[in-house]
Amino acid sequence: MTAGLIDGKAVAARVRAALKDDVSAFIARTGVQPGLATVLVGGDPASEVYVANKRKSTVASGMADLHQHLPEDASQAEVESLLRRLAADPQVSGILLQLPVPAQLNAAPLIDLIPFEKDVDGLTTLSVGRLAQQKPGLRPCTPAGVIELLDAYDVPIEGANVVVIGRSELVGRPVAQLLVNRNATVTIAHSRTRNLAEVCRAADIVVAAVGVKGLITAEHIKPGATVIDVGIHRGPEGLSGDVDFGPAAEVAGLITPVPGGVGPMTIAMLLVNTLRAAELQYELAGAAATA
Ligand SMILES: Nc1nc(=O)c2c([nH]1)NC[C@@H]1CN(c3ccc(C(=O)N[C@@H](CCC(=O)O)C(=O)O)cc3)C=[N+]21
Repeated sequence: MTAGLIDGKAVAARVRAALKDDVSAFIARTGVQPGLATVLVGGDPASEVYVANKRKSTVASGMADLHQHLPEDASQAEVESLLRRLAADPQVSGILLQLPVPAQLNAAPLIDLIPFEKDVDGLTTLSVGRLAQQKPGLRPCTPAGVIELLDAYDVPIEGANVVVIGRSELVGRPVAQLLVNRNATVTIAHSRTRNLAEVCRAADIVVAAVGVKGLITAEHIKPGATVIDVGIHRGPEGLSGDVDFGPAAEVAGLITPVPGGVGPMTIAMLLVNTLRAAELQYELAGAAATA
C-alpha cells in the first residue's frame, strides 16, 4: 500500500475530547445538561449495536442519555406521540430516530415531528432546506464527519474536483452540498452514471457512499487522490466498505479504512450536534424571554 491512512478513530477521539470540555463549560455557564434522546423501534441487531454506541458516547461526553425504546409492532400513532412528547420536553436537547424503522411505519412524517433545533441528524425537511439555503442549522452527522476528516488531514477542498458516488438523503446529497459550500467542484455519480471509472478518475477527492461492497477499485482512482469510504458492509471476513481497499490504496494518496474511518466520525459529529442543539435552544429561550 502506498496511500497514507486517514485515521478516523484518532480524529474522532480528538473531536470528542474537545467536546467534553465544551460540554462542561456549557453546563457551568447555563446550568443545563444537554441530553440526547435516541429512539429505537424494534430490535434490529445492527441498530441495537449502533444505538448502544451512541448512548455510551453520549454519557462519556458528559451529556444525558435519554434513550427511548418502542416495541417492534409500534404503530405510527404511538411513535408520533413519543416524538411529540420529546419535542416538547425541555430536558431533551437532541432527538434521533434510528433508521431503518419497521415496515409498518412511514419514517418521513415521523422525522418531520422533530423540531429543527433538536434535529441532531439534520434529516428533517426544514434542516435539509436550511442546508440548501446555506442558513445556519444542524448538519447530517456522516457528511459533517467527512468534511472534518478532510480538514484534519489538510486536504484542500476549495477548487478541488470531487466525485460523490451515491445520492442518498442521509449521505450523498448533503455531503455534496457541504462540499459545494466549501467551493469544491462537485459531481454526483450514481447507478445510472456512464463510464463511472472515467468520471471518478477526474477527481481529487472521491467520496464513496453508494452502498455496494467493493465497487470502487484502483481503476476509479487518480494517482494521489484522496478516497473517503462511507460504505459499511458485514461479511464473513468482517467489516468492509464501498471501496476495494487493497487495490485502491496502491493508487490513492490518502484513504479511509473500514472500520476506523468515517464510522467513528459519525458518532463524534452526533455528539457535537447534540451540544450545538442545546446551545441553540438556550439562545432561543433567552430570545423569547427578552422579546
Ligand atoms: N437516524 C440515523 N442516523 C444515523 O446516523 C444512522 C442511522 N439512523 N442508521 C444507521 C446508520 C449507520 N451509522 C453508523 C454509525 C457509526 C458507525 C461506526 O461507528 N462504525 C465503526 C464500526 C462499528 C462496528 O463495529 O460495527 C467503524 O466504521 O469503525 C457505523 C455506522 C449511523 N447511521
